[in-house]
Amino acid sequence: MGDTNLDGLIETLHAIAAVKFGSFKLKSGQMSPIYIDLRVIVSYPKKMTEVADLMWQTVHGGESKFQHVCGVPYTALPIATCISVKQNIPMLIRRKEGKDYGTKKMVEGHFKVGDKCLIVEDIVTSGSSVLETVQTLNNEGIKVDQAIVLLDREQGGKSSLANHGITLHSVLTLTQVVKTLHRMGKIESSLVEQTEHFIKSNRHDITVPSSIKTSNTDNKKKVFAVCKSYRERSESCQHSLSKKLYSIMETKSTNLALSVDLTKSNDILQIVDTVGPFVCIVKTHVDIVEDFSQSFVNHLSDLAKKHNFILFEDRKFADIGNTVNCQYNNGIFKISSWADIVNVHPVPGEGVIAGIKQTGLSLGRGCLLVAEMSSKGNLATGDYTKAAVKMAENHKDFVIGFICQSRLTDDPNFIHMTPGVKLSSGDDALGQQYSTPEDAVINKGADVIIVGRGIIQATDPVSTAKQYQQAGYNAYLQTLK
Ligand SMILES: O=c1ccn([C@@H]2O[C@H](COP(=O)(O)O)[C@@H](O)[C@H]2O)c(=O)[nH]1
Repeated sequence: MGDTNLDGLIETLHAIAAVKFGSFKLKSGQMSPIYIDLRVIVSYPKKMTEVADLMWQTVHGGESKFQHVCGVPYTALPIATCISVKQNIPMLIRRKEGKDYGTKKMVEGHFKVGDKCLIVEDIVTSGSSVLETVQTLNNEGIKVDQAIVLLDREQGGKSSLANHGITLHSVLTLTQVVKTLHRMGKIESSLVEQTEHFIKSNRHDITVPSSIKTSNTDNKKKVFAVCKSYRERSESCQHSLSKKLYSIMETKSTNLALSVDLTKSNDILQIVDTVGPFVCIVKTHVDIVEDFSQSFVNHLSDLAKKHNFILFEDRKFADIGNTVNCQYNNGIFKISSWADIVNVHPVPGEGVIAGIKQTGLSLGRGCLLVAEMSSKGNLATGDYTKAAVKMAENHKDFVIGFICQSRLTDDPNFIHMTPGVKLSSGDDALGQQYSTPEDAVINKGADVIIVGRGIIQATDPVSTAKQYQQAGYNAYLQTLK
């Protein structure tokens, strides 16, 4: 027997087509036999207040526990409003995008630093939307340790939120919904089985993004670490260049990429020759080299062979396909002729990949998407980052990974390379933000750490490079424990 209140609620959700059965493509791209669309609830104000009351009872609210409630935009906003009005708890509104005029606030409403807020959400799958809201509130000094959701899809959101110190309360679970509807004779038992199978095979515990770092995160936890050896990673990826990179990383015991951002070719060649033994990648910005010549790239390629590393030109192509194809092949740099890897901004759309791929694929080159950036206030976040992952998935034959600040996917075909790394965290004067090698590898899930000035501006670049190599590699070893 079920709880009559909840049975009634499930029956209503089914009757108003908030619960649908069929074959549905989810935001994640997965096909689901069940789809829950709680947006329709705004058309049933009485039901909406009942839902809000049930959610409040489930979290055992109590006035003193929370100074605020905040709905995850957008579907949960009316439900949060009902809770706020009925329980007389001030509401906060989290903006998805900052305004470019007026106050530029990300959180609307009056609050004090240290206030506690309850997050209200309609459905939780991986927990990432809740975490995005928590992060915005945390940035303003507001504390969050509890969230209430009407329906938990049981795909890992609860445990992922727990990893961030957030207790998820749910009124309903997906299993409960299908079992109740079956008990009521509204659906066949095969649908219950299909749903249960879907839940088991589509858990998101590890893939929770991302740049999301809440104030409750224990930085020592291996939340985003990959936990697979380079040998295993090499075996499970497809692209020959990725296999080669992992094999170099294993043989040379290094996950360090040197960003050799110097402007004289001799200085570059000299530092690369001395630091080469400790790195798996050398990353260039050839357009800053004042005396660029074909002989310079020939020497660089010789050093890549001598020290067994991969050459990555950090060109960040960002134009239409035809133009980037010309930029890749022509001009004085002729990048396609010597760079194993280049990167592109996803902003122009998939044509930017196609333009590079047209030449690069047959040469065995690879491409990285700049899915996230290390610089303060950058716009490569949220839906943009998710779209970048989708683009990469559509070009697995050529895209070998991401420039990013967090683990974006579990797909072994994608290598995560993280710039903005120094032995001690902090910022530079122009918006660069640094994390430590440990933080990048263990917490952010980086496969490769990219270090520039930390090494090239050190008084002893060689011994400093060794330090980064050891720090990065030890962090990797810790993820295997
Ligand atoms: O988000 C990004 C993307 C690229 N970079 C590049 O990495 C190096 C970092 O240099 P540091 O001296 O270690 O700051 C540099 O070439 C950037 O263009 C990045 O920093 N952030």
